[in-house]
Formats: sequence, structure tokens, C-alpha cells
Amino acid sequence: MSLQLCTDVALSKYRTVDGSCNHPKNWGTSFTPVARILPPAYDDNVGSPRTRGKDGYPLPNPRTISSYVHPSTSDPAARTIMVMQWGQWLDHDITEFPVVTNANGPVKCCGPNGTLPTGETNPNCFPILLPCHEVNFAGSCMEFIRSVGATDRDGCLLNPREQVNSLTSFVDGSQIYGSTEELATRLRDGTGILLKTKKGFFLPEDESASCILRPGTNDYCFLSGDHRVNVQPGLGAMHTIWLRAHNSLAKELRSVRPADSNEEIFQLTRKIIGALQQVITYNEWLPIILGTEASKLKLTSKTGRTTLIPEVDPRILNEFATAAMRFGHSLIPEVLPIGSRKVLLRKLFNRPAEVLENLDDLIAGIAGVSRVMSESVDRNFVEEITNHLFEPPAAPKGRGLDLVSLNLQRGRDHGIPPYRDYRKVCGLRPIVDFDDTEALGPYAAQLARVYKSVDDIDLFTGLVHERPLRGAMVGPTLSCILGTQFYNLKYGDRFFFDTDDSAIAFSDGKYLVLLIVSLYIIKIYVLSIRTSSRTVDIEID
Ligand code: HEM
Ligand SMILES: [Ca+2]
Repeated sequence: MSLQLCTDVALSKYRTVDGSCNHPKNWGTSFTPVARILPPAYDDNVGSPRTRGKDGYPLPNPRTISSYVHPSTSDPAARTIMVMQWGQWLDHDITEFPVVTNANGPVKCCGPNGTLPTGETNPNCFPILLPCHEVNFAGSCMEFIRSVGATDRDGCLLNPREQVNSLTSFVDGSQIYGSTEELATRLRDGTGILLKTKKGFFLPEDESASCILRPGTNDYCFLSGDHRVNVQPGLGAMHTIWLRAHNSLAKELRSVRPADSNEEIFQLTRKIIGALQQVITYNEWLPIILGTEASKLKLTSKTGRTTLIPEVDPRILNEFATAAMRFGHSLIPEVLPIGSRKVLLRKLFNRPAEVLENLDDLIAGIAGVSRVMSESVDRNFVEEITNHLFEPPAAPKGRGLDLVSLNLQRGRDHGIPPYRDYRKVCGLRPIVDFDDTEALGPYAAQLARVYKSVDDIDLFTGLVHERPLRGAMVGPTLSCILGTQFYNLKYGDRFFFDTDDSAIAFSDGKYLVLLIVSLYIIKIYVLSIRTSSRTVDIEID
């Protein structure tokens, strides 16, 4: 986008599709490099993954860490599945690291049936070698390909290596509308005010996507503003709700504002829908995750107006996307309740069928009707994601993935320094040893089964070991990283929903209407985020 265009857009009331022209340095634009809290810790200081601990010995194998210190124990929280679901939905508005692909699509880094690769592989292959005696996976190799490295104008990798966020970092509903002009155009229908649907109510079809369809049915893979829409039906349900929300609001606005152009109606609707993402995230979700820290950091926005702080950098922090925000994987329940059924997640990955056939039951289940809850944020992750992630149907046993191993390997791929360093940045005291249960939580000693030194603990593993702060779901370092990111995404966003910038702001009357509409939506879909009191007897403290 040229400077000239940005100057024009600067006067506009509406966000660009790709997030450009929001920040003076164009930070937060899709397909640009992320920022970091700390410089990377690559083995060669340039871009090779971090694989060695402080004494030069190899770091423990990610799958060994996953098996030994992240057991699959269930520990439901006092929160409905919507707390998990909103987290994933929100994450898909703000972060996605594209991975390296080749001309035929995904790169294969392992041999057939999980055997070790033989011969030459793509230089970006970084597969997870499975430990001996692995019982849950067939073979000895789990697929993993490195994230795309950002390049300079000459096409050379940045030194040190940096990763790219393919989305607008702003909480702006880009998972609904797309983060590139090309996708945004593909998602709009011929009326000019609506988003494309199938039969008026469902997401349109993505013929190039691969998902699991039942033979002899009308199932199809979804197209949306974020391509991960098909990952699991709870997420597909959120995409469907917000697609419908856009279209019904646009029709309402059309009838009350006959003089406005179609473009004006579309953009106004998009602005309101984007604002609602922020209202729910900042006023409902973050206070649940961060407790009183959310108001201490001035993240909640219930009265008054937000003043932009131009020095605040709204880019996504690498540590946030590779480790901190992935705390949400600990919230994932074993089953999704759908009507009277409780369906194991392994049977739901990449299957759009439940969204197409049982949307209402799916939403009711996520909203807590069947009393299946999100899991607590802790070192435990359900087996559905540690032993059966994306397991192909009817394949021989052990062909899935382990999300915890992927998270750890991704952190090393990105050269993320160890947990210890982030305690320091967040003003916390150093870890003493593996008996330091105050720093590392009640299971500190078990970390010694895999790590040689407390200085080597991977950021992701350290963060989910922390004891939650009082009234919050997360511990101190996790709260610090999440808090910093969401502060930056509020005070560095020229279009934050309650901005005091009169060129952009909703008028006082409209601001009030916005809060009322959001309350209505929260009531229907998200109110259930709040403790569903009768089921709850577990205090997180
Ligand atoms: C059933 C639900 C979920 C599934 C199946 C899932 C699956 C995945 C997978 C496969 C990845 C990529 C791993 C890699 O190769 O690096 C990922 C990344 C991620 N997940 Fe999840 N996830 C789920 C829920 C959540 C939730 C609830 C949150 C947050 C509250 C979350 C936050 C993230 C983040 C921030 C990333 C990094 C995305 C990026 O920047 O590329 N996920 N997830
Ligand atoms: Ca976004």
C-alpha cells in the first residue's frame, strides 16, 4: 500500500482489509514479521532451531516432555467450553504462522508410515523423532515443518530468522472477513452488503480445502476468513454464527439507512461486528483468564473512551503466538457434547458434518447446557490432542499427532528462549531448583525427570506449570505475556471500538447501541462463559 493511499485511508472511518494504515509504521499488517519480547536463542544465532540446553547438551525430546510432564488427566474448570472456544476463535483473528510448503502442498518430512526419513529432505524439515518405547504412535517420526522465515527485499532470509504473521494482528474479525484483499473479495456475495453463504445460512464451500466428508452426504469443506475453520466443529460453529450475525445486521442496516451505498452498509456492518469481537474479548473473556490483572492493566473497556498511544506496537509477539496463547490447548475438553451425545474430539477433527446438521446442539453444548466444561489451565492436556490429534479415520493405530510436542518444537523452531528468561522480564525472581514449587507449581519436581537444569525449561512448559494467580486461570508469567499482548492490541489500535478519535468513533448514541447489541449477543452465546454455578465445585486457586 503506497503512502499516498495510506494518507487517504487515514481519513477513513474503516479499517483496511490487511490492517495496513492503522499504525504509522504499518505494524499489524498481514503477512509481515512478528515482534519479540526477547532476542531469539537460535543454536547458531542466525536461524537454526534451539536444540541445546545451557551446558550444550541436547534439550529433551519434545515427545518425552509431553509424555512425562504433561499427562492426560482430566480436571474440569468452573467454566463452560465457550471459554476454550472463544480463545481459539480469537487466536484465529490475530495469529497464524504459515509453514513452508512445496509445489504439491504440504512437505513430508518423515518416511512412509512414520519411518525415519531416508535420503534428502526439505531443508525446513524439523521432524519430531519419537522416543524408544513409544506406545501411542506408530513408527519413530512425527511430521513437523518449520514456519516460513521472513525475507528482505532481495528475498534473503532475515538474520536472525524471524517468522511471519499471515493475519491482521488487530482484533478486527479478520477470521470472518479475511486478511487479504483477494480472500475478502472471494467472501463477499453479489449484493454488495452480504457475505457469501450456502443456502443462506451456512458457510460457503472451499473446493481446494481438504476435510473429512461422509460418503453419500452433502458435506463440504468450509471457506472463511481463516483457513483453519474446518479444524473442529466448535470452531466451525463460531464461524457460522458470526457469518449469520453479519448478514442479519447488514439487512437491518440496509432497511434503516436506505440512502447509504452498499459499500457503506457492508463496512459499517463489518465495523460493528469487529467491535463486538473486541467487546467480548476485553470485557468478558480476558477478565476470566487474567482475573483482576485485566482491570489493573486497563484492558476492560466498559465506560469512557480509549486514547491511542502511538508508541505502542500492535504487532503479535512471537512468544505470545508460539507459547503463551497456546495455554488454551490446556482448556480443551475430551468430548464435545452434541445433543444427548458426548463425542470424543478425535472423531470430530476436520469434519464439518456436525456444523451442517447439528449447529444448535453444538452451540448449546459449548455454552454449557450438558455441563461438560473447559479443562483448567495446567500442565495436563487431554489425550485427544496429545495422542489423537487429526488422527485419520480407520487408519491403523498411532497415525495422529501430539499438539504439545508440536508446540514445543514450534518454540524451538522459532528460537524462543527458555521460560527462565521471561520470569526475569516479568519482574519475577529466578527459579531456585526443581523443588521450587512456588515458582514452578506443585509438579516442579517432575520436571527434573526430563530437564537437566531449571534454566532449560521450554517457555510453553514453564508457563502451564505456574500456579494460577488468585481469581485468574493463569499464573504470573503467562499473565504478564498475555497482558502485554492484549494491552498492545488495545492501545496500539487506532480503530479500537471505544476510541476517542472523532473521525472513527461511534457517536455516543451508537456506542450505547453497540454495548446493548453486544450484551444481547453475549446473553445468547457467550453469557454461558460465566460460571455455570450448579456444576462447579472446583476452585482454581
Ligand atoms: C480443539 C481445539 C484446538 C485444536 C485442534 C488446535 C490445534 C492447533 C494446531 C494443530 C496448531 C498448530 C501447531 C503447530 O504446528 O505449531 C495450533 C496452534 C495454535 N493454537 Fe490451537 N488448537 C485448538 C484450540 C486452541 C485454543 C483454545 C487456543 C487459545 C485459547 C489456541 C491457540 C493456538 C495458537 C495461539 C496457536 C498458534 C497459531 C499460529 O500463530 O500459527 N488453540 N492449534
Ligand atoms: Ca485480525
